[in-house]
Amino acid sequence: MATKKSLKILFVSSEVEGLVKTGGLADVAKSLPAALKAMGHDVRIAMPYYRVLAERENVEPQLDTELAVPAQSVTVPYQVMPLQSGDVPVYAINAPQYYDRAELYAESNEAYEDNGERFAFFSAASLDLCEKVEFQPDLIHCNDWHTGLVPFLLRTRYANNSFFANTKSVLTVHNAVFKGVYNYDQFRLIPELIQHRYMQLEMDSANISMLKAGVAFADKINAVSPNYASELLTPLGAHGMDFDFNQRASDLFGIINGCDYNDWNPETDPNIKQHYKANKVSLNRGKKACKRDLQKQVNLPEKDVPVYGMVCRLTEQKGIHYLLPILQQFLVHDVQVAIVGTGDPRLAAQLHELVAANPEKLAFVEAYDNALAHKVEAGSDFFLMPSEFEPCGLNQMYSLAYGTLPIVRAVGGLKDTVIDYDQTPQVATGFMFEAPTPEALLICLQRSLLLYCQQPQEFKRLQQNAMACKFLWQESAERYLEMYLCDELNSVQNDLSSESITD
Ligand SMILES: Nc1ncnc2c1ncn2[C@@H]1O[C@H](COP(=O)(O)OP(=O)(O)O[C@H]2O[C@H](CO)[C@@H](O)[C@H](O)[C@H]2O)[C@@H](O)[C@H]1O
Repeated sequence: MATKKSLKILFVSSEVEGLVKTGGLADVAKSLPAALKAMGHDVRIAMPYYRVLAERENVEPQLDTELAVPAQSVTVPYQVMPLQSGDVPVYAINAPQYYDRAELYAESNEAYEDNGERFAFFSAASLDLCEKVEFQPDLIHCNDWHTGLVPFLLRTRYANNSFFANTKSVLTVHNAVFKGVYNYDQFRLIPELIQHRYMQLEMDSANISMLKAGVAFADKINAVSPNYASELLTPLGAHGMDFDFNQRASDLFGIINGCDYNDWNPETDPNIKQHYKANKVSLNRGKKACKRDLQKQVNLPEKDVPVYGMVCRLTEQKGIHYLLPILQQFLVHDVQVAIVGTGDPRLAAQLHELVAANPEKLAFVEAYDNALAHKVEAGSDFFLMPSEFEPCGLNQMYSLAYGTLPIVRAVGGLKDTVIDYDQTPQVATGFMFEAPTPEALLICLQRSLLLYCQQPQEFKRLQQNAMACKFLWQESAERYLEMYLCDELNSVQNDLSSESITD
């Protein structure tokens, strides 16, 4: 990849906020390409053309073609549908047998059986389309296991292809707990995997991890926060992949996500009852109006009590299993808790039971509802993110922007973005606990409640500290650029120092 002013970047992601989203990956896939584009780079996104896109978008294909599998008679027809994510062009890959489904990955909490083949095809087609649409990327930026075979294919199928001779790959790890483990049967489109068994990619003799393929073959890898990058090198924090990450330690970076302040801004948010700023009068009035609105939306009594909000996928990652055992005990206090989430039906059932026992204090909305997520951020006093692990986390950043103090466990990106009140009161922005136990969470909740009830001025000061925090995508995009170019910068520096020696 030559150092030049404007890079050509293909950003490959299975979801993109504004088009289709199930979680934080989508937020990044919207904001990072936009930030890189604003810096003058030619960025394009490749993603699957899911049913929801086909139903909503009225576009004609820009390319009607097929993926040919080397040395096999297999071909898979597909189309490229031209979409946009803001200013960034999107190549949406239309292959109805893979993507014309009710959901993206799973129905009724059951993953589609052929997810390995679906995303192996997505990876292969993302590369196949480049030459056909005449986009020759300097860099292919892959995201999570769905795209893990892209770096592998670049180094195998396309190793001697002159079109990609100067193309490098980067893999961003948003969540290494999802390793994309599938049986060899699912890789009929990637015979390179079968012909030459790459032991380091295997989980066992029958199954390959697509994430391992990305980690082993990408030129550079990054985690979505510096702290998660260091956790990935440890047995405790690497979800069983510490060996793989340690093998690539010198190419592993940690880059914190940004927050999209166009979408998450209490001064302009169209989803909230009243806009507000960080000054005391505006904050008091705005928060109060937004709290009443939230209480109304989730059927809690409209009154002046501290409100604890939570918005997440219902999985153990998000620490619901620390919250459930102590929630009843916490609700003894004069507080309200509002939870919005979908996911594990067992966790949802337990939450519904607790609501039935505490209808005046606990609300649980089992839905994926973006407008309500904004109302929770604006109308709560505290935001719960007691995650077991958290690669970066976005909702704590959104909470900070809305003056809603995050209550987080000291892991991953949460540790990089929230400052605990007891540890550093002067600059604190929230509350943090260490031990992965319900008891430690309860103590942390009680600390937060004490501050709210007994030191309202101090509580306000923390809200203002929080609202002053900025996690700008522009700054994160600069870090990405440094990573994209670091080998060249090193080689330029080496050239310069050898010149000075010979001088
Ligand atoms: N029921 C619901 N209704 C409405 N909105 C909902 C919702 N449930 C979740 N969301 C939204 O989905 C996003 C979740 O983002 P996170 O970063 O917190 O988590 P996620 O685990 O999906 O992402 C992974 O990737 C991201 C991006 O790198 C990392 O920050 C993170 O740590 C990692 O686990 C937020 O925008 C949130 O508002």
